[in-house]
Amino acid sequence: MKSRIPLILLACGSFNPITNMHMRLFELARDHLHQTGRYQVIEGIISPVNDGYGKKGLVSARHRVAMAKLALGTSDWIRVDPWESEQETWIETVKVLRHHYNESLRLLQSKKEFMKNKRPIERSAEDSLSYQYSVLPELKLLCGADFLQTFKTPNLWKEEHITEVVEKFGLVCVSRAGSDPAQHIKESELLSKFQHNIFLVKEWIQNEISATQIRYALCRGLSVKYLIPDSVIAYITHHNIYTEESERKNEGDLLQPLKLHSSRVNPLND
Ligand SMILES: O=P(O)(O)OP(=O)(O)OP(=O)(O)OC[C@H]1O[C@@H](n2cnc3c(O)ncnc32)[C@H](O)[C@@H]1O
Ligand SMILES: NC(=O)c1ccc[n+]([C@@H]2O[C@H](COP(=O)(O)O)[C@@H](O)[C@H]2O)c1
Ligand SMILES: [Mg+2]
Repeated sequence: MKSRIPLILLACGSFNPITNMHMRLFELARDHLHQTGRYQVIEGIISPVNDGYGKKGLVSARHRVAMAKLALGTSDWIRVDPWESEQETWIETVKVLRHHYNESLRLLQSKKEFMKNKRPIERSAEDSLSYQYSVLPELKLLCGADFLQTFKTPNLWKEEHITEVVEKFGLVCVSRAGSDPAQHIKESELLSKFQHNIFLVKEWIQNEISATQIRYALCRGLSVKYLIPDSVIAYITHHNIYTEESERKNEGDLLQPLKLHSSRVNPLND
């Protein structure tokens, strides 16, 4: 275990609402990465997208973050991080990765400072116990196969951002009905070039849980029990979050992909 590379998994998306499958993505990815024998997954982060993303039916990030927090109450390694949702506007995914990478750098630095101030005997005991916390972890973007497919949507992603994602960080992509990530990689020169940094994870117990279908069921008063956690169902009922009205939010925003890149003043550098 000592020489394994510590790794943080970051998933970006709407999480509108968080589903059991979102959390399963992390469990599947962690098993897969551990099976490579090279990595030790130390943390999972869910980053709900900013309200400015403007997707149809996207309810307020305040609710999406609260639901994710409730759902993750049963996990001892995955957490929700509101940073992305708290920015002034929608920001590109690579900037979210950069932020979390810098955060892990900062954390490592402060741990090193802390260790420096300890007595040598304490230091050596803690060092051997927590090797994985004393080197800089890698950060990889965790997604479903449909997410990978969006790379080829015109005007949605900048090529240099895709390059940075697969070259500097890396991708862990879980299979999803209707998408063929291996084929998609084969067809893309860029993705093929960095194939060594793209991990394809197969979900053998196939299911088609989708947040959109969950919202539709909720709007029709149908049960979603066992698809999302009970705590999240209780929150949705209490706040009456998913209604026909919430589904109409951002309706008609057909140019959303183009809008993301054309009309925004982005506070962060490219
Ligand atoms: O219908 P929408 O609102 O798009 O919701 P969704 O279920 O696709 O959920 P998100 O867009 O919030 O997804 C966040 C990430 O989780 C992945 N994901 C969600 N459900 C999945 C499933 O059933 N199998 C594999 N990946 C999934 C998806 O590809 C994204 O990378
Ligand atoms: N250029 C980009 O960085 C870019 C473009 C489109 C979507 N995304 C991200 O992908 C995720 C997509 O989420 P949905 O599947 O819920 O639409 C969101 O986190 C969004 O911010 C990033
Ligand atoms: Mg989706």
